[in-house]
Amino acid sequence: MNTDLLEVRNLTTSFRIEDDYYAAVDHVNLTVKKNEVLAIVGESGSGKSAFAFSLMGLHNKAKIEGQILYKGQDIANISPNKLNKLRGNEMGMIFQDPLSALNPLMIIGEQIEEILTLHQPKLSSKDKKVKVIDLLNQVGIPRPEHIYKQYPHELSGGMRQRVVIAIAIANKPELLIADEPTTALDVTIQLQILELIRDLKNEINAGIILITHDLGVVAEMADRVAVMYAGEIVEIADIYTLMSNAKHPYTRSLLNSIPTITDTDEKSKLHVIQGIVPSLKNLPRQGCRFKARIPWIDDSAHEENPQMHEIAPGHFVRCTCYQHFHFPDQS
Ligand SMILES: Nc1ncnc2c1ncn2[C@@H]1O[C@H](COP(=O)(O)OP(=O)(O)OP(=O)(O)O)[C@@H](O)[C@H]1O
Repeated sequence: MNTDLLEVRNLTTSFRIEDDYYAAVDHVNLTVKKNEVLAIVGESGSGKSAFAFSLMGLHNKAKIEGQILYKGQDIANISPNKLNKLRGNEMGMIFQDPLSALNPLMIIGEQIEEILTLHQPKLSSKDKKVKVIDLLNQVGIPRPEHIYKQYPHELSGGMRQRVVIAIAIANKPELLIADEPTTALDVTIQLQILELIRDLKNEINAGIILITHDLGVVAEMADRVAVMYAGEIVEIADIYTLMSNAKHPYTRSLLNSIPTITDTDEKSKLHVIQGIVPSLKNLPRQGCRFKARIPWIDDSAHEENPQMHEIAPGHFVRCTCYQHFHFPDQS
């Protein structure tokens, strides 16, 4: 049985800057299975949100190339009407910025009811309200009857984020894309929300794409991890392999930049990744994109045209530089 829920083939998302298009997502290939959490990690500016928005067809002006096969159907090339039906129904998304996802002119209760109506048009008003209150309870909103009648601007950032999560899970989507779902929330609520996402996976075999900076959340939630740098996937592996045997210099740098209780000596400070992700216009499009950030590694270690290498079943690494990588203090 084919359990692939989503198969992304050569997805390239380019933005127009001045007179040209620049790819923020560059030939990305990924699959998400049913009953799987695929985490996408990478620093700010690596292209994670641009990727998520592309999957949901939410870019207005970007140029999208490649295929996005959802249950075998290419949703990169279907009518906006059909895509609209899938969104909020079979596909849900939790956005980083809750205000942009909510309608400022509608009370919270109506916004959630609207999404329920998409999936269950025959639900009575009374049942709808009961379901909305139940959803608000599930995402940890106190006094849900009161919040039901409020407008987004009357809520705190954390509350708004919980409403966005309630909307995203209202119809029990088979594919959920969660872009930094818990960043704005305190730890207790964060755990509650992650638990809800896990329930969705376990109860209805949903496939989840979890985008996050937080490697703690990744370790807790992910089945597989894709590491993104400068628009490209540089490593993919199951969570155990990634945490115990990461290969790409970028992945190793990310993991090494997490402070641990035992990191008290001077040496550990050297593991912080140097530099930042280059801006789209300044991104090197030739050769290994991470090369400039590991200048102590000899040029000859890099491939001219870096490819993804399957170094063990399901473990892919881009560029041969991983074979020669060491941290500067461990030559
Ligand atoms: N609409 C746009 N027009 C032009 N450039 C854009 C647009 N949206 C994103 N970019 C650029 O694309 C690159 C990837 O951005 P993106 O927001 O996807 O990164 P990210 O990994 O999600 O970062 P963050 O975690 O901060 O959200 C960045 O260089 C960003 O400036």
